Amino acid sequence: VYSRWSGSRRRTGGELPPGPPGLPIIGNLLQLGPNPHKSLAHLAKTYGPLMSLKLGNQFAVVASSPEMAKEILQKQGNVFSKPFNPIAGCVVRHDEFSVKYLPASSNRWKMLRKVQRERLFSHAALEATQDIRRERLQKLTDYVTECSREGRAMNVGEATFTTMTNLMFDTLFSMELGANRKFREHVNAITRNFGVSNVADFFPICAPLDPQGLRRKLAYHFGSLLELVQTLIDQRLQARRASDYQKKNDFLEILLDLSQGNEYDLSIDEIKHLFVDTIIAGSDTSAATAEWALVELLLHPDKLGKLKAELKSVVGEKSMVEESDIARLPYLRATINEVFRYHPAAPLLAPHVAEEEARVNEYIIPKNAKIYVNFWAITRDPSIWKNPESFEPERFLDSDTDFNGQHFELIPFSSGRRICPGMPLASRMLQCMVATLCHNFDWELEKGTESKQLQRQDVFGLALQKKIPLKATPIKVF
Ligand code: HEM
Repeated sequence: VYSRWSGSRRRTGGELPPGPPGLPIIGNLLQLGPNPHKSLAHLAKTYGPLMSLKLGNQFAVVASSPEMAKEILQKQGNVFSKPFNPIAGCVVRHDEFSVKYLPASSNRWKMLRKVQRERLFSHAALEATQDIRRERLQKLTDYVTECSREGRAMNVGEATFTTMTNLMFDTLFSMELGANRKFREHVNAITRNFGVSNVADFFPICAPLDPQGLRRKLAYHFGSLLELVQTLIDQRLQARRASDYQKKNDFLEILLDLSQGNEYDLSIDEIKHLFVDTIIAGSDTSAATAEWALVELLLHPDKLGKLKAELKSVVGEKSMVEESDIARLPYLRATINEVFRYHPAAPLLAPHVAEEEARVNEYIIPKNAKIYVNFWAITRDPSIWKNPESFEPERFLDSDTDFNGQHFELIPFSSGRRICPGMPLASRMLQCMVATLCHNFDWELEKGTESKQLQRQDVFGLALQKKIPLKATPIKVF
């Protein structure tokens, strides 16, 4: 039994992590505000790198240093790798099949992660699907060229989002999403509604009332998306029966082969939910990161100049930047690392839940506590980063720090068992997208809106989005 919330943090058997006093019933909810990553970072300055809060009727713990992140995500990953599942997403049996929702201890999660690791996002699998990404980058180049020819400002985030969703559909089903309005509508609605903070997540007793209607909306859009995916699977199964069938080079073909073989026990339901997860998890995050990269480069013309000079010397007059060029583009890689640090798409990563009571340093973490790792706090910590408030890709040039989950000061994709499985695809695509936008083009901001366009205000949601979208006119340089 915990002692009174606003009083000391003792409980039978040990001390709870320190934290701010809260109000009756709502606890510390009001202290989160619209930018919880920033408010929590501010509170951590007073209460330390392991802090506890009460959010509605839930007990939450926030880790805000690389050491604490390592403890939670890696050292005690066996206890802290269960995801916190938003109630609105527990619809149409998504929580039973989704790789995002299943606990890391379940056999289904282990099997799905193995499929992703070995068959979808391995080096060999990514090499085999490189043409799909090349085509998407060509389409992006064509679109930017068209805007430059017409002297038209383009919404950069919208263009990178379209590129990413189209890439996802092409990689999964060899399908052009552009032509399918229904698909696009459901994907947009799911990403939008997932970004909304749900009262029922803090007061599960309200869940049956669905006070914001989020569960109802997500059930409709998830259900419709799953039906559309089922139709594509049925069409493919039918086509595969033909004697002259030519295999496609996409994830659906790989997964149907696996489901019909003996090595993995993979059902059609699992394939459907895996696809929905991939589309939702992959699009917004990567698109927002690419937009932020361009914002920072436009704010820092000297850094954009360095990047362009590097691209010119390595890629030359070629219009397309290839994945094989990336190894020879250290300033590009440093720029993307700095964008991951400065504008993390998932500033609180994804919350987890303590499966058992555990001890971190001298503190007790109760079973079922909600666990946040505040990566944003780590990115702004002056004891870790020199001048953390300034955008400096150079800090990564002579450093071996990267985002692969081993350096806890830079964990945009998280770390440990649940580390983002799409990381190898996301990083390749991001590097190429940003290089494509910079290599052939200069950019001019809409007249009179320069300072507005370049503001760094962000909106907390499924991914940390730019509040005022960047709209700029590309000017082709050769
Ligand atoms: C800049 C781009 C991206 C960022 C910053 C990002 C970040 C993350 C983070 C922080 C998590 C939570 C990990 C945890 O629970 O500790 C995650 C999970 C996940 N990501 Fe990504 N991600 C990105 C792109 C992608 C892409 C392109 C895909 C797929 C093609 C993808 C698929 C997933 C999936 C399926 C999960 C759930 C994994 C699980 O819970 O087992 N992500 N990602």
